Amino acid sequence: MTFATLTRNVFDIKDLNLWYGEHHALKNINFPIIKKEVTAMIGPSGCGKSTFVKTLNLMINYVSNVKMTGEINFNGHNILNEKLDLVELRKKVGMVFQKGNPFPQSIYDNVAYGPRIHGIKKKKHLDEIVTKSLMNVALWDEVKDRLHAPALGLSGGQQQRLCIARALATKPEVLLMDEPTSALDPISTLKIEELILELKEKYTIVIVTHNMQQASRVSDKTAFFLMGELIELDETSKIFSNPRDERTEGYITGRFG
Ligand SMILES: Nc1ncnc2c1ncn2[C@@H]1O[C@H](COP(=O)(O)OP(=O)(O)OP(=O)(O)O)[C@@H](O)[C@H]1O
Repeated sequence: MTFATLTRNVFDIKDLNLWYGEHHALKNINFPIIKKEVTAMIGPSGCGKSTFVKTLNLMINYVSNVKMTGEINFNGHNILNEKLDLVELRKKVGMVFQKGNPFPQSIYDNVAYGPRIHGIKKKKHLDEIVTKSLMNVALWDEVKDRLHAPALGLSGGQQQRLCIARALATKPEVLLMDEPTSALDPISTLKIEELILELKEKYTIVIVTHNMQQASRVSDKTAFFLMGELIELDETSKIFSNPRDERTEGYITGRFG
């Protein structure tokens, strides 16, 4: 039996420090992320939430002048030390951003993009993946008659669901979501939240959110960050009802932030 099957932690982050040049943006972060749970990250602007999420699939490598120390163990492998195929890592750890950012291509081609990169060429196989991925995000009925129309013609909420379908098409284990609903209206937001609750049956999800009601609605665990430090990580119900740290309490009760 491998390490990965023995542990419930998909990620195990140990003593992670990150600097942008001289700026110490993440300070000694120790953070387990548990399989098939939703983990929400909250904290005031600039506290390091997005930075942390971008370390998990090494998107952070695109930023110049970044230095990291510590360990980011993904399924038992320290991705900071081991030579890795980054395309493979990002296949397993998909990411969805604040604003749906479909490619200027058809709905179909957006979803088929990842599988094609990974060598799937047969139309029948691609058709199956596209259909399934769009069904998974409850978009199929809305777009099945216009799969070859431009993705940019969809509404904001539909574009965000399309981007989630695009991330799911490569069969990831983990889905990172950086403020996925901040540009959406309440109804589209609700649809994405319902989707998150369905997706956690199959995927491990990490979501950055400024909306504390959202964190309490969708997540199992909540992590509170402040000025680059992980102040508290616990069951979401505990964080919002009886946090250990007074800084967490100050933030969730709106005393600062
Ligand atoms: N590319 C960069 N170069 C230099 N500093 C950066 C860079 N990206 C982020 N920072 C700094 O690192 C700190 C953490 O930023 P980060 O974007 O991770 O915060 P955040 O909690 O996600 O904020 P927000 O909620 O506003 O999105 C901030 O002080 C920010 O200014």
